[in-house]
Amino acid sequence: MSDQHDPAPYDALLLLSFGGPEGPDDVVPFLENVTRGRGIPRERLKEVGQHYFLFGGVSPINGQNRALLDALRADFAAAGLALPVYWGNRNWAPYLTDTLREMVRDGRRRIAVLTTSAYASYSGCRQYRENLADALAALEAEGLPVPRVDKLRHYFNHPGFVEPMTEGVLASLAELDESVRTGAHLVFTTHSIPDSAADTSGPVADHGPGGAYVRQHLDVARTIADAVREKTGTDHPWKLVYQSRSGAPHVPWLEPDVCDHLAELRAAGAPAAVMVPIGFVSDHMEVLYDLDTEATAKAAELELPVRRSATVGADPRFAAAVRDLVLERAAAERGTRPERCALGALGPSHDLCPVGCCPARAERPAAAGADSPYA
Ligand SMILES: CC1=C(CCC(=O)O)c2cc3nc(cc4[nH]c(cc5[nH]c(cc1n2)c(C)c5CCC(=O)O)c(CCC(=O)O)c4C)C(CCC(=O)O)=C3C
Ligand SMILES: [Fe+2]
Repeated sequence: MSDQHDPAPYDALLLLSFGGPEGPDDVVPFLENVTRGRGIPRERLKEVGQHYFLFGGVSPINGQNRALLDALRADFAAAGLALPVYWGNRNWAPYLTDTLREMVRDGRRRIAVLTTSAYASYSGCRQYRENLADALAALEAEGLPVPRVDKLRHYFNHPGFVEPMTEGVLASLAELDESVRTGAHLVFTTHSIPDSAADTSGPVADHGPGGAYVRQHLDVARTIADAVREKTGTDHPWKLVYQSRSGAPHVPWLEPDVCDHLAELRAAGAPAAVMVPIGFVSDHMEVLYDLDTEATAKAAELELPVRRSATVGADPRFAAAVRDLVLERAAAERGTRPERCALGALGPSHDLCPVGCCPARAERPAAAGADSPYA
């Protein structure tokens, strides 16, 4: 971890997340917010609405972000880091614009931003930068000062993100019956995205089949599989698969789907599997429904023993990693060369998204990158 302790020039940290409904009446307006202009088929929306109604219309994501805020504040206080932490969302209250307005009224002018998405992609990176640009434009239109916002680098390979997941895999393996444990496959999962979005994810130099999105996930999967082998002495076969596909059927998205992969494993005689949701930061609806409900039911039907390993959520090691990322970036902004923690083969990700990184289908202003219209 970085030995820097000075948060200057930052005067606040903003946790920027997706948002989710907090009751049955919120579900439809939430889905309208998420899908505005994104061409999701109506049938898919009805189906996803049902996932939320199955859980009383409440997404777990807001509670998980509140827990992460508590963990961050506790970690900062224990480390003597006096940096206030705020929270704003893309799709539900507290909305990003409202939070940024409050921050500006509190006098915050130089803000570090942590998104609850660890990897490069349009949905996980540039779209949040577009949300920041929209919010800054709204403040400007209200005659308020426009703060500077810096998005912290992708943390997919930070030890504070990877190591708790490795521990989770070991715990899930230990829960499997001894007779099937050593032969268990590791099924790393992440959100499927359109092939076209994957191929153009990350800096232009990383574009190509699967882009930075697939490469980053493969690097994390390999890192965890290697660490598990080191701990257990067993070489568990592994594969990166996808879940939560939503677009029109004729548009290609990343495959295979996790449920199809479980069926293939069964057919090939695999004795058991651990599903490892490396693409997600907490146990939100994609994890609770798509893995714990749907894929787990599929595995039961196949008579394939499965476990689902933990996401980092509010793990204190993740909170400490966020502190490390803030202090690292603060040092870099002050012109020094900080130590940058990263596991795996890819090295630490860039601070500033370059021009052409994770392009949108229709170009829109995006803050906190080399092509930002703001300082
Ligand atoms: C890469 C990625 C992440 C991971 C990175 C990150 O975390 O940001 C993520 C996270 C999440 N996605 C979420 C929910 C939804 N995503 C949808 C739709 C889509 N996601 C996409 C991608 C991603 N999504 C894409 C390419 C679409 C198609 C529409 C479009 O091109 O924009 C839809 C519409 C219905 C549907 O089609 O499923 C919903 C309801 C929630 C909240 C869960 C909760 O409430 O607990 C979370 C954390
Ligand atoms: Fe999504």
